[in-house]
Amino acid sequence: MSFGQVITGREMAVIDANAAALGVPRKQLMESSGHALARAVRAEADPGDEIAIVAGRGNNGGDALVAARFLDDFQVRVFLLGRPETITTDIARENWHALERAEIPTESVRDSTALDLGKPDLFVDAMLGTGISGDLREPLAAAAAQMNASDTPVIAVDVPSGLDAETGALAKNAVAADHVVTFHKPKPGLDALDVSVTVADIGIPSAAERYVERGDLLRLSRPADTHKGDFGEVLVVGGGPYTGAPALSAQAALRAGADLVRVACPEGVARELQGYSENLIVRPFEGEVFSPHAVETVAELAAEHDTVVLGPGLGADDNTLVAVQEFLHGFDGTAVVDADALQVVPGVDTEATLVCTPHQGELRKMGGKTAEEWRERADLVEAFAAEIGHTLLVKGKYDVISDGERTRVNRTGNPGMTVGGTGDVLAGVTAALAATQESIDAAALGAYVNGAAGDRVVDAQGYGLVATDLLKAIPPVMWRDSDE
Ligand SMILES: NC(=O)C1=CN([C@@H]2O[C@H](COP(=O)(O)OP(=O)(O)OC[C@H]3O[C@@H](n4cnc5c(N)ncnc54)[C@H](O)[C@@H]3O)[C@@H](O)[C@H]2O)[C@@H](O)CC1
Ligand SMILES: [K+]
Repeated sequence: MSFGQVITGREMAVIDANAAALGVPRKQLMESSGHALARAVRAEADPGDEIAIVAGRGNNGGDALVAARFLDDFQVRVFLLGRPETITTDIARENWHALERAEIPTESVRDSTALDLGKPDLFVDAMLGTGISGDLREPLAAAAAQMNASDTPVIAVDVPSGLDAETGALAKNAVAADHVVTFHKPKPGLDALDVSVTVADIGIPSAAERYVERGDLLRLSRPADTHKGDFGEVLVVGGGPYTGAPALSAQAALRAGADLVRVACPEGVARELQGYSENLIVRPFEGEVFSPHAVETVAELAAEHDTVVLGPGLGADDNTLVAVQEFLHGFDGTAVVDADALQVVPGVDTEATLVCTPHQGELRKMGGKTAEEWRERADLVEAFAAEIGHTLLVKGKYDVISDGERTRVNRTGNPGMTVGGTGDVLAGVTAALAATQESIDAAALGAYVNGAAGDRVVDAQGYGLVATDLLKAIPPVMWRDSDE
C-alpha cells in the first residue's frame, strides 16, 4: 500500500486532523515537532552558544516555542513577531506562557523598526510554515532580511519561511536557510532548494494516512463559503429492470451537495421515478432498457454535466452492456460506474476518468482478485486499479480505495448496511464529490460519508436500516465539524 511521499500543507492538515480523530491531538504533535527541532539545533550548536529563535504567531512558531524549552541550557532568545495576544492558536499561546513562567528570555516585536535580532551563533526560522500566503509581510520581511544578511547559520522549521507548501513556489523575500527540519514528510519545493533537509518523525500513526477519517472532510469547502454551481451537476444514467436504484443515487447526490441532478432513464421508468421524489429531474429516452439507440442522447446529456453515475438499475441485458460500452468509448468526462455496468470497464477503450464501485463479487466479475485479509486485499486492489487505469472503491467490511498509486481504507459502516440500495447511495455521493475532488479523494470520502451516515442511523434507531434512511444522514456527516 502506498500513500505518496511529498505532501502539501493542505494534505498535512488532513493527516493532522485524522491523527487527532485517532486520539493524537495537535498539541502532542507540536511537542514532538519541537523536540525534533531541538535535537537538530543541538547537533549544530556548541555548548553556551546564543540561539535566536524567530517565531511567527502560528503553529510554526509554536513548534519553536516548544524547542526553546528543550534548549534552555543554551543562551536562548525567543523573538515573537507580533503581540502574544495575537498568537493564532491556543496550543502555541500555551507554549508561549510556559516560556514566560519558566523565565526563558522572550520578547515580542511589534514592528520592524524595533527589530534587532543581534548576532547569535544560530538562527531558528519559525516565522511561517504551511500557513503562509503571499510574500512575507512586516515585521517578518525585516527579520528575514536580517537573517539573510548575516553569516549566521539558519535552521528553518518545517519549511524556510517564504516557501509555499502548496505549490513549492518561493517568495522573493524568503528566508535563505541552511538546514530544514521538516515534519512527517517532505513538503513541495524543498528538493529544489540548496539546503540540507531532516525529515522528523513526529509520531503521526500511519493509520492517519491509511484510514479515511473525519480529517478527510477538510477537503470539502463548507456551503457557507461557496456559491450555487460550485458543487456541480450530476447525471445518473440508470433504471430499466429496477427503478429504485437510480432514484436513490440521484437523491444521494443531491444530499451530498450537488447543485443539480438529472436522471437519464427509459421512458417507462421516468414516470415511476417522478413518483419517488419531487426533487428528481428526469430525462427519458426511448425503450424499456438502455440500448445502443439511446447512446447518442445520453452522451449529449452527459457532456452537459460535471459527473455521471452509470449503472444503478440498468440491468445486464446484452443490449444494455453494448450501450454502456459504446457510451464509455465516446465519453471523456468523469463517471462513477456501479452494478452491472462494472463488468464492461476492464475491456473498454475510453478517455474517461472512472471510479468503479464494485463489491467483492463484482470485482471478481471484472477480473480482479480479492482476499479475506484487508491488507492483502488492499495490495490486490492497488495492482488491479493500476492495471485497468481507473480508480476502484471495493466495498467490504473495510472498503479499499485505490487509484493504482495511492490506496486508502475506510472503516465506517456497519452490518446493517448489507441491505439493498446502500450501494446506489454510495455511487450518488461519490459522483457528487467527484465534481469537486480528485477521483481518489472523492471515492475515499464517498465511502466514509456513506458508512458514517449508516452508523449515524444505526446509533439513532438500532438496526432495521433501509437505504432511504441514509439520505437524511448524509448532510450532517458531511457538514458538521464534530460528532455530537
Ligand atoms: N499540520 C500539522 O499537522 C502540523 C503542523 N505543525 C506546524 O504548524 C505549521 C503550520 O501552522 P499554521 O497553520 O498555524 O500556520 P503558520 O504558522 O505557518 O502561519 C500562520 C500565521 O502566519 C500569518 N501569515 C500567513 N502568511 C503570511 C505572510 N506572507 N506574512 C506574514 N504573516 C503571514 C497568518 O496570518 C497566520 O497568523 C507547520 O508548518 C508546522 O510547523 C507541527 O506542529 C506538527 C503538525
Ligand atoms: K519556517
